[in-house]
Amino acid sequence: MTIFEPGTLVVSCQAGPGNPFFSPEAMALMARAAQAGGAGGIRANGAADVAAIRAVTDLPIIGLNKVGDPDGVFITPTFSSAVEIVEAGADLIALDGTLRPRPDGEPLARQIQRIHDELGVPVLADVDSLGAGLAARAAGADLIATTLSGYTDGSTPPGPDSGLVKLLVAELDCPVVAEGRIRTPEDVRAVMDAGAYAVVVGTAITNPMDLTARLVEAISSPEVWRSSP
Ligand SMILES: CC(=O)N[C@H](C=O)[C@@H](O)[C@H](O)[C@H](O)COP(=O)(O)O
Repeated sequence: MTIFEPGTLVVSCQAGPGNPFFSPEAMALMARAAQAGGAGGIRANGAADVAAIRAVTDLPIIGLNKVGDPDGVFITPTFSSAVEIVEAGADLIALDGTLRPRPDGEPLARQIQRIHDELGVPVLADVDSLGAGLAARAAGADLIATTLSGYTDGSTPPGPDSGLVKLLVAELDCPVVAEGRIRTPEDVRAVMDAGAYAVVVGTAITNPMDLTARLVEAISSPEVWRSSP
């Protein structure tokens, strides 16, 4: 798996409805800024954003397609949802690799096999646990990412899940990508020290609304931030 070199920072350029940056043009600008800052890859959602980003950079793109129930399996949940993302220029498909029921009932192994055979790209499985990571690797995933840790059980801790990175690294024979709530250089160091192959950062770089809200909150609730780890 040589799409990314070890130690790559991937910047997730995603914006949803309600975000003023919700446009392919804005995401392409984010990707250019990320590349200028030294990022080695981009993660992007939807065919329009992937195509706009492909037009402005040769960096590897992890493409995904968020469709369906946001409380269920919704990151590239089916083979058909992956097709347009690869056609738009993605080099790798990210998909939900949790153990939850899939919307079309197709086993994860079958979806991954079809992406490999029919689309010719590797697959990164976004998981939430060690068990899901092992199952996704057994199902054929080329890389495993901690993306969904904290989002399937309602726990959502403030920082990254370095513990899961470490567990996955110890058990898997493929690259483990750290993703989710990585906000600071210390967070990056923690996941790299845990053995991450690459690091994906989204919100802390590409979501000015969230960054603003966090600083506003620090003004109105300073005690919360003084007691933060
Ligand atoms: C849970 C989920 O749906 N994660 C999504 C996956 O593509 C994105 O919304 C995140 O921004 C991305 O994973 C990067 O994480 P963070 O924004 O925390 O740096």
